[in-house]
Amino acid sequence: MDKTHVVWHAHNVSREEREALNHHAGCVVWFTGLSGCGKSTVANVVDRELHKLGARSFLLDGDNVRHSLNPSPAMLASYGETFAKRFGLGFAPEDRQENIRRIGAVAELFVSAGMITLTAFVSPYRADRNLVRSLVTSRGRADDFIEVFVDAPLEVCEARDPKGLYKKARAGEIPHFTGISDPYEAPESPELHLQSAEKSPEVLAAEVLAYLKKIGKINAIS
Ligand SMILES: Nc1ncnc2c1ncn2[C@@H]1O[C@H](COP(=O)(O)OS(=O)(=O)O)[C@@H](OP(=O)(O)O)[C@H]1O
Ligand SMILES: Nc1ncnc2c1ncn2[C@@H]1O[C@H](COP(=O)(O)OP(=O)(O)O)[C@@H](O)[C@H]1O
Repeated sequence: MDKTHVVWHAHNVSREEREALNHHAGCVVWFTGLSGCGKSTVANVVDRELHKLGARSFLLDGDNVRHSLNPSPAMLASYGETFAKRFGLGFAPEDRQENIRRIGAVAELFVSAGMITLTAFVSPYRADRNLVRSLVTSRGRADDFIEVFVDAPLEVCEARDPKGLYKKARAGEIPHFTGISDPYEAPESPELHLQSAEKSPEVLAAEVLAYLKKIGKINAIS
């Protein structure tokens, strides 16, 4: 039993009413994969295409969310060490778990607002992604969580290395780096499996849009 006496409050405007206004359904399109696999690039193309179609979409992106909702302990230093340690997030497994849990809660709110919510996080642990899936689908509908595995071999991501992070990780300057000193647990049955080393971001984005159309999320606008 929740001893905090916090009670869920029903909304006056329903999700269905918001979706009717939008002329499309809400959902979460959850991009996952190694750093540098192309999550942000593909998600941004999808976002742009959805915007062109007149959809209400929004992209929650790893780097940006870690500057705002989920800052590192160092970013919270001005609040004092105890606070920063308690609420700041790094990349240890329990930090990533909390990062993904909070993002999942935000994504679930966006879906209930009838929005197509795109997320681009490494989200390396299956259990964390599955927890978001069950939160989103239990509060919403069975097809509300679309897991998109952006698949590029580690060698390809490392060769791309746009932020120079792999180089630093190889030099031992970044602990817990996914693919180098931390694991990546590939999705076992994602809704979509994108081959990012073989196809362009535009082609991959078209695969996402085709899927959204196939399951009836954007029929009325595409
Ligand atoms: N240790 C470690 N491992 C992986 N990635 C790291 C790490 N440290 C910093 N970065 C940078 O932070 C981005 C990943 O943040 P996420 O919030 O997506 O990570 S996670 O979902 O909590 O695993 C990730 O962004 P992308 O490159 O866009 O994936 C990196 O730029
Ligand atoms: N399908 C693709 N083919 C070739 N290069 C790509 C592709 N997708 C992304 N890139 C390039 O790979 C790098 C990493 O992409 P990014 O979207 O930042 O990855 P992530 O968000 O997964 O870290 C960028 O330089 C980007 O231009």
